Amino acid sequence: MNPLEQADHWLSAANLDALLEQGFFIVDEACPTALFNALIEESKHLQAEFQQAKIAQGGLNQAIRGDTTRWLLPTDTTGSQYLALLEKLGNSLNQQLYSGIRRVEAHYASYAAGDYYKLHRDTPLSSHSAKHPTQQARVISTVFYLNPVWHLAWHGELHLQDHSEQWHKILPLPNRLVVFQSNLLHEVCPATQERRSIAGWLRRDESIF
Ligand SMILES: O=C(O)CCC(=O)C(=O)O
Ligand SMILES: [Fe+2]
Repeated sequence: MNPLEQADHWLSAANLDALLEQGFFIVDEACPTALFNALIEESKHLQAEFQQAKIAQGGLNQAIRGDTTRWLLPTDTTGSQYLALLEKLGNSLNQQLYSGIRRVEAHYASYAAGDYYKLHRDTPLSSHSAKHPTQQARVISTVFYLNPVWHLAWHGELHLQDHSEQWHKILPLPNRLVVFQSNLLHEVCPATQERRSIAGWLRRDESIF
């Protein structure tokens, strides 16, 4: 399969329905193995560039989230391929739903054992969107797990509330992608092992750069 066709496979009719009805869907074996392994390698290789993550309001707050992150750049050999997949997903969503997605952003994230990210939504009003409160910048959130193995007993679940207020515990299994509406409540539970991922967002606004 051409790697970019991967994003079409992500947005099957059943997954699109789940996104609209429940607010999320999960794709296992989301990327070709070679790309999955290369993303793990790149994430580890860039470890020295990871920084303490900021909370959406802008500040550092380790009582809310403990992970470290590094934005994927178009110049990253492997990260750029993942960004292209997210763009393709955004284009497919625009074709199917007129969702108005204009750009994507994603960061490599690493949670050390014991780190967590407390209950939150990915759509706080930024100083820009506060002036345009109907325009939420982040529309769709994605998380792709970069753990080569993961055991139930290690925890580190993504705890996600769907549109019917049902809670789901989603393990960060190897090569698993979770796609959800950015306004859903969710949290990252602490794990007993290091937990690596790429968190990405499909956005409605234009780049400010
Ligand atoms: O890693 C996860 O499962 C979710 C991460 C998250 O909620 C975020 O980065 O906003
Ligand atoms: Fe989040």
